[in-house]
Amino acid sequence: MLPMVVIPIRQVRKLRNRDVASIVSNRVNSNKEEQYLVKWSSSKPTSYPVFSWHTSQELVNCLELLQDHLEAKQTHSSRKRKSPDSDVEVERRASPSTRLLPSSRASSTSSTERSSVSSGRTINPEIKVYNGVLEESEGAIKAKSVTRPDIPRISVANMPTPEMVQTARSSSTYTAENMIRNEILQRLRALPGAKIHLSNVHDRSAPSLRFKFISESVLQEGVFKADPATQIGCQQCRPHMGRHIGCEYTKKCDCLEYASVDESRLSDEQKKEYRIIREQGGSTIGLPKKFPYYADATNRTGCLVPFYLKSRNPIYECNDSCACGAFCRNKNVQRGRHVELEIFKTKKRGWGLRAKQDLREGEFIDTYRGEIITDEEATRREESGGKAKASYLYSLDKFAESEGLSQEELYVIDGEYMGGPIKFMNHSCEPNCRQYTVSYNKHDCKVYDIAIFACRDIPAMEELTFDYLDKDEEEENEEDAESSQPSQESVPCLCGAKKCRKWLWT
Ligand SMILES: C[S@@+](CC[C@H](N)C(=O)[O-])C[C@H]1O[C@@H](n2cnc3c(N)ncnc32)[C@H](O)[C@@H]1O
Repeated sequence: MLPMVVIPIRQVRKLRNRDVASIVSNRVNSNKEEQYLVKWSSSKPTSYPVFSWHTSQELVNCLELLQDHLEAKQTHSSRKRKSPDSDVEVERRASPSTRLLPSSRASSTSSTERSSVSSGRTINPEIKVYNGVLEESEGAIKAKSVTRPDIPRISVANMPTPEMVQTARSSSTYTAENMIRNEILQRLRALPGAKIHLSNVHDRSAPSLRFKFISESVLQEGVFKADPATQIGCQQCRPHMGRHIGCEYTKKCDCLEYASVDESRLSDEQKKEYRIIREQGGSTIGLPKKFPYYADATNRTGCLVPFYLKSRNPIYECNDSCACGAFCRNKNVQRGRHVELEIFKTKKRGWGLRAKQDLREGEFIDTYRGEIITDEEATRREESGGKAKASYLYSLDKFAESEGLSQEELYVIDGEYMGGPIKFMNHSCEPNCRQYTVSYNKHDCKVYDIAIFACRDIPAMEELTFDYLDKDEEEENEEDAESSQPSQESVPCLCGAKKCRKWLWT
């Protein structure tokens, strides 16, 4: 028997994310390795932050900070480069790294650094810039600020030096970009439902790692769903009600109580009854309803029927407490996404979304997910984020008027930091998709889903868009001409539609 040979493997030392304040520069060393200049978090406010160079592999736990650095570098160089598009630049969320610009705190400058800056020489990329002691423990690198005379002290105020900025500009960041992209791909693979692809033919950037992909919206502080006991579901329906089409037997279905009445199927007697209900209130159970989805075996099975496609009426789906069974055709959006999507970089509007397959008119694509927050919290976030923030906030106000809910009582979905692929859908003034209210509990008028459906047949790879404002004709007409004048904060609309309204918001 051969003796067992143990080959020692030197583990790549990794920096712990919590120890790193920011990444301030990059270079390629003589071994052709990408290196990044790390500013360490100081444990005491009075101590100097330690700066040291590290390979991209050592920064595998700090990919968000790496991405901040690459974005800041990109923003900086695109600001310098005048392009014909620059007057219509899409606004960018300030990356946290912009807050980590060199501090004005004075400190003594290391002699090596000082001489290289003042002489105007290009900095030697091999120079070991660190002003503290690096230690290794449990596979992680740690840094300590020390004031020993043999440790070079570098100026905090001058980091990164102009030479470093210059070197960084011409140095490859390929490995770091690949690591970031792979991390995003891994996160996309972990999502339930059909595959989500990523494509970027314009540059090497990836969507923000600070964005968390979620498969269910997250209820934040002060947000409550209606008591689950109110989600009774339909009790009179059965999985097989003669025609084997479940709750399409719409007269009996309790879930469809508040769904649109199908006036074309009302007898004269029912028309009278319905008129009274509309004037005085009352239950419409027993009256036929508009079933939302094609339920027959056509090639449109599961797609929204024209009545809903042309209206903004809410859709009421059956739920887990219903007696209609698991295969009821009135359970569609809740079953989740089945469409293969691709997040792709557009030329001028950041990331966008498209389907890898042809979509049929009325086909469900996905829901708009995010953090569900109170109106007060949404106002606070909007005020700190400006008008651009508005693109991620979706007010759950569908039932505000009918239920007499005040603005303060409403909830809002914030899709900026958490959500699904719909977060990447851009606006168009002539969209190919539309957003719909989908409720699984007719008694909950504050928490429901916003589902995106194709509003016409869409060929594979055409960008998917919806109208962020989705005003009906009446609201369009009511709009005060004054209020639609663009302000300094207005975002120009780049949808390119013939009937473009020119601004996302005014
Ligand atoms: C919900 S996000 C859509 C995804 C976004 N493109 C991204 O890269 O994350 C909304 C933001 O996208 C950009 N956007 C969407 N539609 C646009 C349009 N028609 N014209 C210009 N910018 C648009 C704006 O920056 C807007 O604030």
